[in-house]
Amino acid sequence: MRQKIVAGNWKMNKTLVEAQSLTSEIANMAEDEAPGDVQIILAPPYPFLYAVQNLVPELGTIQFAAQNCHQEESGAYTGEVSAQMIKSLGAAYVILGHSERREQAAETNELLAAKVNIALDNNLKVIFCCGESLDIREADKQNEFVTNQLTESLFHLDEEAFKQIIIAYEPIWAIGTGKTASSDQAQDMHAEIRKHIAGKYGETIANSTSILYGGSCKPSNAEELFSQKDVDGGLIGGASLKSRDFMDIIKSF
Ligand SMILES: O=C(CO)COP(=O)(O)O
Repeated sequence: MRQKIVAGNWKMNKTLVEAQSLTSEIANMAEDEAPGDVQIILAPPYPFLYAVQNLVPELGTIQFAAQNCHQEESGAYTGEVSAQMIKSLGAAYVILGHSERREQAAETNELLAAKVNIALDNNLKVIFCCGESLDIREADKQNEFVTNQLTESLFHLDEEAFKQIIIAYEPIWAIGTGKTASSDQAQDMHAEIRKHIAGKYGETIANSTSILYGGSCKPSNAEELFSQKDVDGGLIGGASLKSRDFMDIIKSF
């Protein structure tokens, strides 16, 4: 019923040649091995987006995402990349609100609401990241923290616009640390997120929204995470940089 998705966020890794090799390997493996009902998304760094897409025989099973976009349409923003540019390269998705950008580039919920708007205006689907720090989890405030991130950045959208959103729950304490959320912790938060979406947009939209888990997801734990009722796939960092690991995660459904 819901789209299953496994997305690879390459972050700031790889050279052009390495990015091309990784893409070709994934495309070749996907042809033979990937389950037909899983949408694979690759999010290479901006400079490689165009080149690597040409290595995928037919965009479909594999689609591409940018890792960020600027909140303005165009203008004097040296070094920035617009949603329109990303769309013009052929990408279908953009990741917004990753915790690394929230922390390192001081992205607020309000700024992210503007980025979501410009992305949707340019017909990009949004993979919207949310997730709490260890402090917040230890204070048992994770549910209100995460649902507030969604309310402040997404809940101004009308129903049609919201249907273009994919949620990625990435607890900050699990990203790149080797500490995965337990499947129960992931399921509990995903159910909470779905309930929060249902409260705003109704059960039908909530039940058709894909909610991905991210944070030290790897071949050894993907199957258990993906078997949870409200976990519809993963947003993978480190393990998406190796074609075999990434494909094994895709095959974990
Ligand atoms: O941040 C992530 C994906 O966006 C997760 O990263 P890791 O899989 O390396 O923990």
